[in-house]
Amino acid sequence: MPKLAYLGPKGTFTEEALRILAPEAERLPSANVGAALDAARRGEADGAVVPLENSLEGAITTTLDELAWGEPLSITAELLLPVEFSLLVRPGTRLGDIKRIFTHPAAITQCRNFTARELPGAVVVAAPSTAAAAQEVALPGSPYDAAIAARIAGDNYGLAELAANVGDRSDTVTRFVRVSRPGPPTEPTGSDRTSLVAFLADDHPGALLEMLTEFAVRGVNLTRIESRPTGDGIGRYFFHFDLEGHVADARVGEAISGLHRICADVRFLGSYPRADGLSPQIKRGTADGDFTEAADWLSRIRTGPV
Ligand SMILES: O=C(O)C(=O)Cc1ccccc1
Repeated sequence: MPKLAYLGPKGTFTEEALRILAPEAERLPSANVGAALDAARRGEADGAVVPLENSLEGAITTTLDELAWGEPLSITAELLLPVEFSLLVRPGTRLGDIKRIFTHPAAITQCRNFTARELPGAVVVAAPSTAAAAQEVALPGSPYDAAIAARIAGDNYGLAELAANVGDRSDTVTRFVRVSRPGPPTEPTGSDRTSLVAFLADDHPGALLEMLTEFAVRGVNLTRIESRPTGDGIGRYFFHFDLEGHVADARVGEAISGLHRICADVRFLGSYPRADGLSPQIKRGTADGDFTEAADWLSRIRTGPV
């Protein structure tokens, strides 16, 4: 039975994602995303499940940075999970009593309309996770009056649900990934995604366009691009790419080796089945057979007629 670390404690959305991704796994709650990934890196767990992005506010930047800089880990699976936020309080608390709300930053941004409309005077403070916030609010004498978390977190920690569905949009989806220590990529399924991080060799006009060209000319469609600061000063960035296809596909392999030639460094984060089950559209001349045929043709003209 694999043991998987996750952003805990019990009752986070990440735990819900883990239960779906690996129902049989033993669950190891961690205090934050970095700790969950470190547990996987150190071998205390066989892998980890962490949130990566959501459809309303975009990336969970801690996860992006951890995957880019820490000891390498590979993404082996993804899950898209609709999340529903509840306003949770100690039994007896009324809306008018709420001065301080505690929740995860991703929930702060996704519940902004509700808090501004219903609790305009309240301060919203960032918690390590939604369930950590619920756990804290449940403590007698907690400085916080309410948590925004999953209803199940309220059940776990003995809080009452004062309002349900407090998210600004009801159709928000969060993308979670399962990671493990690097190994061979998962088998291609025909509906795969590849993730990688690229560091520029030097800053010059068109540097980003040159990277994108490697994908464009091979018919590789990107599904996400994110720039993150390198930390070396204003204007210094590296890039996260998610793309359609598997590293075993010729067009993906060629594109990322092209990137490797022009970048200071490329970190391959994995090829894994897409949660939405979509397959890439193969543009004319970019199927595996087209690459093989072109390579054969080239070797024939290099050898000359025999
Ligand atoms: O804090 C949690 O419960 C998480 O799993 C992170 C998160 C927070 C808000 C929306 C989706 C995931």
